Amino acid sequence: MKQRLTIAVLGLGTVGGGVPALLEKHREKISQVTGMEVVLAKALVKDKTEEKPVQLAKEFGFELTENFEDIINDKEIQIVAELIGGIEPARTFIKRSLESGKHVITANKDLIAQFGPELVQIAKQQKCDLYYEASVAGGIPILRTISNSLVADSIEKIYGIVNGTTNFMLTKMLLEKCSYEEALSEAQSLGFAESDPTNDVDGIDAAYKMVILTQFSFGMNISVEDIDKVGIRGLKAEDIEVAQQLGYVIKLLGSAEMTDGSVSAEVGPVLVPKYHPLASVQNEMNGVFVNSSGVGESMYYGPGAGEKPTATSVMSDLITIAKNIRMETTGHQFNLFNQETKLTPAESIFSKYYVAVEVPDQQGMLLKITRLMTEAGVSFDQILQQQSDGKNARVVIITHEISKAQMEQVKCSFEASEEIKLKSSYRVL
Ligand SMILES: NC(=O)C1=CN([C@@H]2O[C@H](COP(=O)(O)OP(=O)(O)OC[C@H]3O[C@@H](n4cnc5c(N)ncnc54)[C@H](OP(=O)(O)O)[C@@H]3O)[C@@H](O)[C@H]2O)C=CC1
Ligand SMILES: N[C@@H](CC=O)C(=O)O
Ligand code: NA
Repeated sequence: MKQRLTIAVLGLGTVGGGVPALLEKHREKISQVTGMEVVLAKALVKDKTEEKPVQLAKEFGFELTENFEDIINDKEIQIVAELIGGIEPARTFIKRSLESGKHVITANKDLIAQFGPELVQIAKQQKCDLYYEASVAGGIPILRTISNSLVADSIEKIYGIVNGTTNFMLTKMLLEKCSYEEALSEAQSLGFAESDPTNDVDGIDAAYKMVILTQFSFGMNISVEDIDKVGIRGLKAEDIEVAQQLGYVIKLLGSAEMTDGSVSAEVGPVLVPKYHPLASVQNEMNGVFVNSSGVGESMYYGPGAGEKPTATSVMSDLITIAKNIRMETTGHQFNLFNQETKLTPAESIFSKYYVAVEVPDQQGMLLKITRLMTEAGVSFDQILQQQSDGKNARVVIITHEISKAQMEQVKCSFEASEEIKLKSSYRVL
């Protein structure tokens, strides 16, 4: 008879609700691979009379509880999968699970990005496993790839589409001409968005993921405050259109880059050339692009959100822990790469930029724009006077590669100018 491995799930929402069916469907394969019979014994829910939990519990034969103590006090439960989301009570539940010697799986990027080191420390002390593959890029096994396959490589830059909701929205808005509200509401009903979608649309969810990717790629612990983040709320239809005319697609990208031993990370709308593989990543799909000295360029593509893909990632953590339990090798951190954290100054972060300004439709305005940009040492790659309503003209510029500090100087001088109004500025890939 095979050893029994008993688990519990906290939360039966989009992700948690997908776990019981996967466990059932792949029972035989999981048993062969892990040498164990994995059994879901209990699920913590807010209301155990609700239709979804009742139906799942009946179909897959597990117990429902509204009391976390029922899980923590159950000595048979060896693994707890936290799929509630947010900081509290998820943080307390994970801490208490680890402190009582239970291994933990979570999909919670908010928590790992902000309290990861604290939780990892407790897991280490307790010789417990703590895995969180689903926290970054949903169904793409990106964390496992970096922490296993790319160890003997040196990542220089990691960037891409790491939020499914906003990519879904941008796709719907561009291709189906949906409104922002319609696109968001559809992403919510499909289970892609966070329970409060502010984090999705304001780039905060992507920033959490970049904190985690920075830990895995560069061994550095940056905080979410170190990341400049801009979401898609302020994105204007005219920017999307003019970007198209210039040969670009606007995508919400997260990026982290190593420059001379220090790291910089950003989240924001970026003009991606139409020929770049990231430009064709549509809907809730994610794409993570890695530049590294060994492999060179590689891209990891797949669904970034949704029940089945994300629950499959949770299951991959479960299989890893089951194998570790059998081999008695639990207690090793998911990411063991660690080096001193240094942040790159704005003077050393380089990019091309898209800048859109509005000026009175008068002679000499282009000259004024040019003068202010030249003062900051900025030269143009492309310039386009896009439209005029008789009174005002819209001028769009793509700069040559400049530093973030130079871009800040240009923004300040435009702000100080009475005639030039800065409308948008985005990085160009
Ligand atoms: N959805 C996705 O595609 C992805 C999600 N994630 C992450 O996975 C986690 C779960 O997300 P998701 O499934 O979408 O979220 P949902 O909101 O769909 O699910 C969370 C569930 O937890 C329940 N819950 C809340 N508080 C408690 C509590 N105190 N005790 C028991 N249950 C509770 C909620 O109940 P109620 O609804 O009644 O509040 C809900 O059923 C989050 O960390 C999210 O960031 C990661 C990758 C992709
Ligand atoms: N809300 C998130 C879910 C996955 O992390 C997203 O849309 O990417
Ligand atoms: Na993942």
